Amino acid sequence: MLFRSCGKTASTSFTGSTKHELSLHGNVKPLQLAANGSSRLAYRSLVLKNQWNLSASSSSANAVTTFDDDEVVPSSVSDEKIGVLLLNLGGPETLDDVQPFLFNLFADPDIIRLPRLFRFLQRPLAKLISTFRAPKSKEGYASIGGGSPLRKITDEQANALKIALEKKNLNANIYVGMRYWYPFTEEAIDQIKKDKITKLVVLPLYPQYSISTSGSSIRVLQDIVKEDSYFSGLPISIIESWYQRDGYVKSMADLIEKELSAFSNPEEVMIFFSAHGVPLTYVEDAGDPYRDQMEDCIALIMGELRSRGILNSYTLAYQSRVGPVQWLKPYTDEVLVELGQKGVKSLLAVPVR
Ligand SMILES: C=CC1=C(C)c2cc3[nH]c(cc4nc(cc5[nH]c(cc1n2)c(C)c5CCC(=O)O)C(CCC(=O)O)=C4C)c(C)c3C=C
Ligand SMILES: [Fe+2]
Repeated sequence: MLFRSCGKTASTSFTGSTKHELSLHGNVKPLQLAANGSSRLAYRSLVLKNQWNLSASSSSANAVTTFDDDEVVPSSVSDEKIGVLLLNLGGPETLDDVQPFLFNLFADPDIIRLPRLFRFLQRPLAKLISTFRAPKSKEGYASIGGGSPLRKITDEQANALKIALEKKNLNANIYVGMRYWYPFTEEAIDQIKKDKITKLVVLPLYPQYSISTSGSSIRVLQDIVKEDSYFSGLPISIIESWYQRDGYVKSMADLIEKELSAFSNPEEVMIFFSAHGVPLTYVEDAGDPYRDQMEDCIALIMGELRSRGILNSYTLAYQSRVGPVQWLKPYTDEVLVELGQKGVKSLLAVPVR
């Protein structure tokens, strides 16, 4: 089986192709917290209703902040100090970091979702699972050079975003906040406060929303905002998901088109979308929109490819399952075997998360 991988993230093109997303003008409403702090979905809709004078001020899970071109006010002529907080997962930088990184991950109640009554077990369980998982995890990180590249990539994205905004005459401080490793979200939050930022845009670097990724990072912010008078008075705008943005869809299609052309028989190649999974209960019991957004995302990318006359067959499968519970199906390892059995000879692997 011929195998190529389409490995670039599309975030850089996303920032470059988005028009005036950070125009800061009009009626600014500070973010307020949902009365029912325990409901993550209630919080999400409330956040969207409180964004600044948004053209997309609905409570749709897909809403993003957009402004009309003529609303752009160069930040240099206002007193505003704009901050953009990029949220990401974080990853161990060395093999010694792996177990403590895994501990942080499994201690997150949005990752290991215990019933409230059993929450006191969260940290002992995290210790146990992280110790048990660490050797397998270390093997993986050793095979990619001994650590995660995520911090470097995220810093590069932050620099690219800074430059793209400057080209639009928007001067913003960019912050990186990781959920499970350095630089932690809490460090970024401290810096934002020190810098006396007056408006904050929060951009999780996950194209699709999941309770376990963007949801978890936003919950950390929610907890801080609740307790801190500076943050509770700060206008905050959250971009929940951006897989549906034209810039993202087109840049993914560009990458796929380019990689397909490197095969000797491009039209015979199966496009294999590979996504990180979540346990099935997230979607079926907790209402995680992740699977729907992922399917929507693939449909948009394939629609763009079809409009360019690229008619290849494609499939979506989920990887990275951990533990004994059922995760989103189909599983990547099983689908690969099936495709081989069906006689598929060439595959273009496209990571979509
Ligand atoms: C056990 C639960 C996990 C859930 C739920 C989960 C969701 C989820 N994760 C990502 C993206 C990434 N995960 C990464 C590593 C990673 N994830 C888990 C577990 C869950 N993820 C573990 C145990 C690990 C560590 C590696 C391993 O042992 O397999 C990473 C890599 C980070 C890095 O080091 O660079 C990413 C990225 C998404 C998108 C997601 C839900 C949609
Ligand atoms: Fe993960």
